[in-house]
Amino acid sequence: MQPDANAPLHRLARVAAHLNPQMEEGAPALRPAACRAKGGAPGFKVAILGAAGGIGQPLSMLMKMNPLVSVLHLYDVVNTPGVTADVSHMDTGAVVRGFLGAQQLDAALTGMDLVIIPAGLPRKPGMTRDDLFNKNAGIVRTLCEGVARCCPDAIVNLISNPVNSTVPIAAEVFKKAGTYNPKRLLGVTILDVVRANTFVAEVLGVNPRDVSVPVVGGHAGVTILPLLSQVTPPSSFTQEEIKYLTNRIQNGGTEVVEAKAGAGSATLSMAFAAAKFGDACLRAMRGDAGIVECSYVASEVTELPFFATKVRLGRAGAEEILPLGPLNEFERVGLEAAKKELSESIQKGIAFVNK
Ligand SMILES: NC(=O)C1=CN([C@@H]2O[C@H](COP(=O)(O)OP(=O)(O)OC[C@H]3O[C@@H](n4cnc5c(N)ncnc54)[C@H](O)[C@@H]3O)[C@@H](O)[C@H]2O)C=CC1
Ligand SMILES: O=C([O-])CC(=O)C(=O)O
Repeated sequence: MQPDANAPLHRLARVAAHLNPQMEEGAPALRPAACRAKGGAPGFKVAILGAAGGIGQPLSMLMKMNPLVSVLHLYDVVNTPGVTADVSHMDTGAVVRGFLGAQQLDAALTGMDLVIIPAGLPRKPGMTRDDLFNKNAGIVRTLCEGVARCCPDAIVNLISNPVNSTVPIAAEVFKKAGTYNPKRLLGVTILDVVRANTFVAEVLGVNPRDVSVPVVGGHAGVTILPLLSQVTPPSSFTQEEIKYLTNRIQNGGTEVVEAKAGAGSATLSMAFAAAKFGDACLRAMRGDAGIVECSYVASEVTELPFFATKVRLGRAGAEEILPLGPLNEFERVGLEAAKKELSESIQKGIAFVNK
């Protein structure tokens, strides 16, 4: 006789199996995916690597709220059981599963459509993003090797700093594994856009939701180049305003690092920005048209192999890299300074994987 699928004890066993994947062994019929009303909803499978961190925790919450997410895998080397239990109680559709430590990385990544990576050390006052290279380069390499092994077709949103170097690192890892598709590797620079929209709106006295500022180049100091001549709605600024806004946007990260005084860097605004970017990727993957965001990607817009500009997102990732558009003299000077620093950061990333 078949077991009664509606028997209360059987249902509880299935819920327990969902909470504790160890139970799956020897009890294949009780897999989490078989849970009633769990995992069956249409949507995308998303993994967050570094999910227990300052960015990872609020980002996990925001992705659990996203109706396009059906399965959410939370991976970290510490504390994922607690974060997973906590986030999993939110009454939204996504099934949440936690994965702890290197031996569970492959399980965390298998079958994922989108992998968001905020793993790695944050800055303390007095540090540059490049000072994080020695620790974070290895972390990003290991995680991207996992992506190449377990979900080579996933779109990757890379947050870990220094982004100007970690994206080239990821590209080299994927090239070595034979899985590299430049459209699927997106460096997350949207926080610069989020800040630029906020600071420009303050100066203009309008709602930041109504402002859009393209920010190009990269994600560190002078490589962050806001194009104030291309703000929408079209707006004019005095020379003094341009200098103030450019400086504030370029140093937005440092402003937070100093205000946090040793307790880390931007986490909440970054989680907000990453959730916005992740949602844009998911909508594009669903087939929505006309989705354009700034991102640091493989690019032919300049002579550098990577550069952040507006990109049109589609089912395959960054389907079109949009041109810089007309720059004024101030922006042309800024572009040269950005390219000089970016070139060194890119070379450093490539050399790290090939040494
Ligand atoms: N792209 C951007 O705009 C921004 C990037 N960041 C960068 O994001 C990164 C994370 O920042 P926070 O969350 O504030 O740091 P955090 O230290 O609070 O969290 C980092 C998390 O990564 C985890 N982790 C370390 N090694 C790992 C590994 N091998 N595998 C998986 N997880 C690992 C840690 O256990 C920790 O939970 C930093 O590198 C930071 O500079 C921060 C803000 C903005
Ligand atoms: O400034 C940092 O170190 C973190 C970061 O990238 C940002 O907030 O833009």
